[in-house]
Amino acid sequence: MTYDVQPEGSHFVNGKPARDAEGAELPVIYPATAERIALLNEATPAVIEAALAGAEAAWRDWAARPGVERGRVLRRAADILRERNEELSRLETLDTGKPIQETLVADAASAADALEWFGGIAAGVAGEHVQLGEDFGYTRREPFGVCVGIGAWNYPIQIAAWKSAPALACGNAMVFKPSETTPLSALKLAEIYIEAGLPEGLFQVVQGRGAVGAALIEDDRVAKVSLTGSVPTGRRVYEAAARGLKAATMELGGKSPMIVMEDADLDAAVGGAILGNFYSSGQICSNGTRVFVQEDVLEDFLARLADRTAEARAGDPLDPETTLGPLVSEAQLEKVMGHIEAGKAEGARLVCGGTRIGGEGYFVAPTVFADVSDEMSLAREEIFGPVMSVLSFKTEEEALARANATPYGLAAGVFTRDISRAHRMAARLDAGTCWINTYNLTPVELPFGGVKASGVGRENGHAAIEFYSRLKTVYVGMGGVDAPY
Ligand SMILES: NC(=O)C1=CN([C@@H]2O[C@H](COP(=O)(O)OP(=O)(O)OC[C@H]3O[C@@H](n4cnc5c(N)ncnc54)[C@H](O)[C@@H]3O)[C@@H](O)[C@H]2O)C=CC1
Repeated sequence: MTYDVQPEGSHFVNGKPARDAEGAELPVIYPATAERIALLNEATPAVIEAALAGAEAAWRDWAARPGVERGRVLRRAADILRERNEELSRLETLDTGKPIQETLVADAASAADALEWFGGIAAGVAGEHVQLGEDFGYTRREPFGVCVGIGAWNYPIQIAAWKSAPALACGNAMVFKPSETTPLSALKLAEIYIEAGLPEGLFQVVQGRGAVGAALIEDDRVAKVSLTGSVPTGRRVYEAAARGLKAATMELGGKSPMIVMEDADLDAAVGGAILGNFYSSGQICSNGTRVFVQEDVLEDFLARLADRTAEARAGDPLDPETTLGPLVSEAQLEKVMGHIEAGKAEGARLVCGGTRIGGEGYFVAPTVFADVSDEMSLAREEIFGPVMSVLSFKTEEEALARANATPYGLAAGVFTRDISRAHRMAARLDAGTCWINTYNLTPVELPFGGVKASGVGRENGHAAIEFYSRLKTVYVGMGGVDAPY
């Protein structure tokens, strides 16, 4: 079968596709069938140089334009993303394996939201005025200049947009390196920006594995780096940024807790657990993979969960009825199956799933383990697959202590009908985001990011502006200068 997704060039530099056949090969595999659907090349030093030089040359003029003008370009690009949502969703499905039912609502559509929202606030990016007697001071929010964005494979176009939209709104240029596993949709976003009127050089896409990302960060022209990826990569990238004293935003992994109190609406809690573990085949950083259920409702919760999970429909991700796609790659499949085998060997109770399904594709059945203890690898390691661990607890205090006993702190959830308890618990959970009676909703209006090992900085919301701009203080003297001699 031909999928017709081979791009004209592997990269997108200075307003057009760029080819570079010298770079190492980057095959693109459709995870549902294991077929190769495109072949790209990694960026060579010449491509990296062209991308950085083009970005450096472009940002000052862009930054000098009124915010309202920058915002207009972003909002036009948002409209084009929406007009082309079907085509972009199909591409994202082929690149990631995620069901089209998901990509139609959560990928290019979320990217469009980010462009629209940051387009809307671009004109409002401003400093403050401070009166100092006769004198006064003011602050200016200025762009960094050249920013680097590095993406993960789970939400390729969404990540590219969540990083580039605030960067561009603030007057920066961005050089973006998608994950080597999912390189295609960022190229489309680059095309769309140009179509919307973005001057060339302001959103550059270069492909490659980790070494290409590392080369970008090391360059003196780069003032800021934003990564979405795993914690080990985050440490490396943050270290490299620190060596150059560059600003950094790190969106990393998690092992987030979801706490179900006995007074919760159990069907809503089961729905939250399904969304927070099996959507995107579990490949979401904020997933609530440690589901703590209060003892008295545990078996009821598990029974309802098993019934609902049996309704998952694995299959052709391009079929609108499919609700469960494959994992992104063979390597991820092997990693997830290794975690499942470890869970079985450690004595957790397998409630459902636990096996591969389908033919050549990288499908894993939605898997629920019960009787998981805090020490098991299932409860400690980020699996990034459709594997839910259910743990039981007796008291609110115990649940909070165990939920927080992790090096991570990306997200957390509480299901309860007691309004005071909900807010009390949300206040005590060590997490960047807490959901009450829902899970994994990440609208662009709200800041998103982690604490502890899950990250540094925030994406989305007004908060993101602080992470894509720097403050300049201007002091204005209104009288003479009083010097000692
Ligand atoms: N928190 C999140 O949003 C995500 C977390 N992950 C976690 O990461 C694991 C591995 O997935 P990957 O996509 O391979 O994540 P990764 O962390 O290995 O890679 C993320 C990005 O960083 C780049 N990179 C790797 N080393 C680099 C370096 N030294 N300097 C600059 N850039 C570098 C990669 O090329 C990729 O674009 C998953 O199993 C999962 O646990 C994966 C995707 C998303």
